[in-house]
Amino acid sequence: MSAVLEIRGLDKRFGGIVVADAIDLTLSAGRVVGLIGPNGAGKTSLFNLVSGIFPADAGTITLDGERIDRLKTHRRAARGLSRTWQNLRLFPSLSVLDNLMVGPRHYPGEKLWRLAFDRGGVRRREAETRRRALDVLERTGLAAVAKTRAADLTFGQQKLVGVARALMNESRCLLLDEPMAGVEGHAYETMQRVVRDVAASGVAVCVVEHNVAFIRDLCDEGVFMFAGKVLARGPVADLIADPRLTELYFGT
Ligand SMILES: Nc1ncnc2c1ncn2[C@@H]1O[C@H](COP(=O)(O)OP(=O)(O)OP(=O)(O)O)[C@@H](O)[C@H]1O
Repeated sequence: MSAVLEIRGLDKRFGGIVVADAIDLTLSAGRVVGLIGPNGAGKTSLFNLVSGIFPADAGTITLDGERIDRLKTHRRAARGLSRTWQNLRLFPSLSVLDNLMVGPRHYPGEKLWRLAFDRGGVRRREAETRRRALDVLERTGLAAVAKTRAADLTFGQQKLVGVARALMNESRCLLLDEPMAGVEGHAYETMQRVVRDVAASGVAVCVVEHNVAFIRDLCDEGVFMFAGKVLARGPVADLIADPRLTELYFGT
């Protein structure tokens, strides 16, 4: 089981609020780690630190053995780090397929000189991106709605599109921020299957989620955060059964 993402001694504070306090965390290939903890514990902030939305005050982050903590967000993505967002950030009036085709890390972009002098190359890369998008839609059970506007999907399907878009990156590490928030019905099973399949392909996955049953059913391991600290790590069932952690979870 090889380490993909390694976080060491990560600190971050906003004025008096400590969002990360000496955090050490390793995510390994093929494993799904569930990050749980009460509101304000620092879970999303940890994803923001790892993906480079804001810089840490101290500590290191390595991806496949290389430091990424000083890189800009898009460079971290280019190294193989993907994430989803609590608020979906889809393009509502674009089709599902087009939502996937916008912005994967290998997408060539249409620089003016390319459009003028390398039209064959541009068309080829676009066709590759399209093939990949169709493959990802197949894997995520969204192929039937490829041409539907994102705005016309159920909320659960929109959440899946968010995950599908993150998969366009051929990531080494995938961070999922509350994939089940607001989702009901059979999207539960689909989301479980999709995340498991991603991990089985060798990706290191970390999921922040308040739906503890979802985390228990899905994850190989749980990590409990409180006030910017990792307080406990182990089987999710053990964390849920720990009265000290339950008190912290519900008592705040
Ligand atoms: N950019 C920021 N500036 C100031 N304070 C921030 C910033 N980002 C997060 N915080 C604060 O850091 C704390 C941790 O927030 P964070 O969103 O990481 O918690 P969380 O565990 O993800 O909570 P939830 O489960 O509610 O999403 C909160 O008190 C939040 O207000």
